[in-house]
Amino acid sequence: MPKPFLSIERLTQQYPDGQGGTLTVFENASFGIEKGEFVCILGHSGCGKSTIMNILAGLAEPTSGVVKMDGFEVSGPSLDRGVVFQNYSLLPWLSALKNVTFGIKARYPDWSADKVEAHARDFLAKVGLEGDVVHRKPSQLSGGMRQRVSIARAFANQPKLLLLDEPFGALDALTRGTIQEELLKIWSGTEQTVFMITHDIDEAILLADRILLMTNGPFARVAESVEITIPRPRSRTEIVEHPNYYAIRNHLVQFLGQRSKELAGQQSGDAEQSPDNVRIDMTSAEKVEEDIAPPPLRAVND
Ligand SMILES: Nc1ncnc2c1ncn2[C@@H]1O[C@H](COP(=O)(O)OP(=O)(O)OP(=O)(O)O)[C@@H](O)[C@H]1O
Repeated sequence: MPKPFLSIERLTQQYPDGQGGTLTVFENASFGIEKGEFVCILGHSGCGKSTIMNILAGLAEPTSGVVKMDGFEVSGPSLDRGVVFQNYSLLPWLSALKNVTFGIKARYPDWSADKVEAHARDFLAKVGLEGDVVHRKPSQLSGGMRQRVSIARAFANQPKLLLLDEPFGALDALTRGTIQEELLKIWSGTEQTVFMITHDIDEAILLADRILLMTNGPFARVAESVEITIPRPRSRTEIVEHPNYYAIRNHLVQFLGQRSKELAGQQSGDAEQSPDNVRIDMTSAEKVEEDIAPPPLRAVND
């Protein structure tokens, strides 16, 4: 089998546990991401999601194991890998527009100033930021607007891999819903590969091609890779009508509520820890679908 675009191979992360011992966050974790895929990772607090993200970004080194992108080992940060954090990380002294052009200039030093600006405005417009508002500084923007700028900036740079670390965590539910759909729109117009951490099951189902499920730590593992068998384009209001929606959602809730604990703490020894592929599709089994009564609608979070 050919290697995937992004290949995480036998990644192990250990830290001192503060009591003279060692904390093994995860051990021999292995998984792949294909080019153009949108992959979300779900797991309880402390299982190691941010640690994986920091390793993928090149901001941290694993204790052992490698990450390869396009066949080359990832080491150190690079413009090939863009990161969006929860706390915006915009440059406060620059306008929204300049925050975006700043990155594009670094990425494409040969581009003319006009081309850079047109590219930046195009991506800002994709997240609903047009007109005078692009000249405002981050402190003059709402939280939602700031996060829109961060997303526009990340996509405008067209990195080979885009890493999103709970980008909507600080936003209210309404703003979050709008920006999720904007993110889908901006992503579907590109061939961008995205790896995203979220704590929100419904957000993950809306956005992802696949959801990776992590067990609790220590010795956490990426236990499952759940395919989201809901066709695109997707919208928040329409996906809940799809026959696969609640079946997938129930599977995820069940994993996070129960199996993530049952499977926790199992040492791998020398074995490679690859996720099981899970595909849930009720559309080819109408009868089974009738047996699954949708649970009552609830708030967005698990
Ligand atoms: N620099 C460090 N030194 C020691 N322990 C660390 C360090 N960084 C992370 N850890 C530990 O590693 C584990 C995984 O942390 P990580 O931040 O990756 O989890 P997470 O899944 O992203 O959690 P959350 O969802 O709460 O952000 C935790 O137990 C944490 O305390």
